[in-house]
Amino acid sequence: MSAEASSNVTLIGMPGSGKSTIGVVLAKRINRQFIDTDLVIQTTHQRTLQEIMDAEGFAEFCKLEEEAVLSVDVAHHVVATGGSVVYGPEGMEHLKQLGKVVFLKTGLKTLEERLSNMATRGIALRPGQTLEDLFHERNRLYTEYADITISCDGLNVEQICEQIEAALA
Ligand SMILES: Nc1ncnc2c1ncn2[C@@H]1O[C@H](COP(=O)(O)OP(=O)(O)OP(=O)(O)O)[C@@H](O)[C@H]1O
Ligand SMILES: O=C(O)C1=C[C@@H](O)[C@@H](O)[C@H](O)C1
Ligand SMILES: [Mg+2]
Repeated sequence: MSAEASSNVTLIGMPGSGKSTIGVVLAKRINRQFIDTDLVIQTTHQRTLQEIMDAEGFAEFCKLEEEAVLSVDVAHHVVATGGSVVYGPEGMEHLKQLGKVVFLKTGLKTLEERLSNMATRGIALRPGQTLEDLFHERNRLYTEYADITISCDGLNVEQICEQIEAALA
């Protein structure tokens, strides 16, 4: 990995774990640009994530997400991803080539409190899958891909940024 490429920091984690919120604050704190792959998907397809999910379904959404991730070619960025990004192995390999991958590990209770809008948030749930099922399935994948894991429960945005910065130093 070149020094240039390794300057990126990619945030992964469950929906509602704070990737977008923390990403933009972290970028400002460590003087990087910020990119959110959810917004790359939306602007590329000129539809909201929920519209894509409703019209195309889970498998196609994951394919479009992986394509969007593979199109990201940046240096000196903080990259916030969608929670489902870990279903795309090639996309994840690409992100790992681009820099450090940080898992924002958040407990189920915290996520349940934050995700009041499950039905409209465009979460990639298979039919019949609950948030708890998703939590267990995804946590294995996030852990597998993470270079750094931050336990976020009970911490505010600034404290999480401090922990990420310390782990990157
Ligand atoms: N450390 C925190 N403490 C309290 N609230 C937080 C924290 N981090 C994020 N939040 C809140 O949780 C909600 C979800 O955050 P955010 O949208 O950044 O999650 P996300 O990981 O980007 O989710 P998605 O995968 O759906 O894009 C927001 O309302 C945000 O303000
Ligand atoms: O965790 C998920 O399943 C998702 C989270 C969002 O950020 C989007 O990437 C998309 O709506 C799927
Ligand atoms: Mg987000």
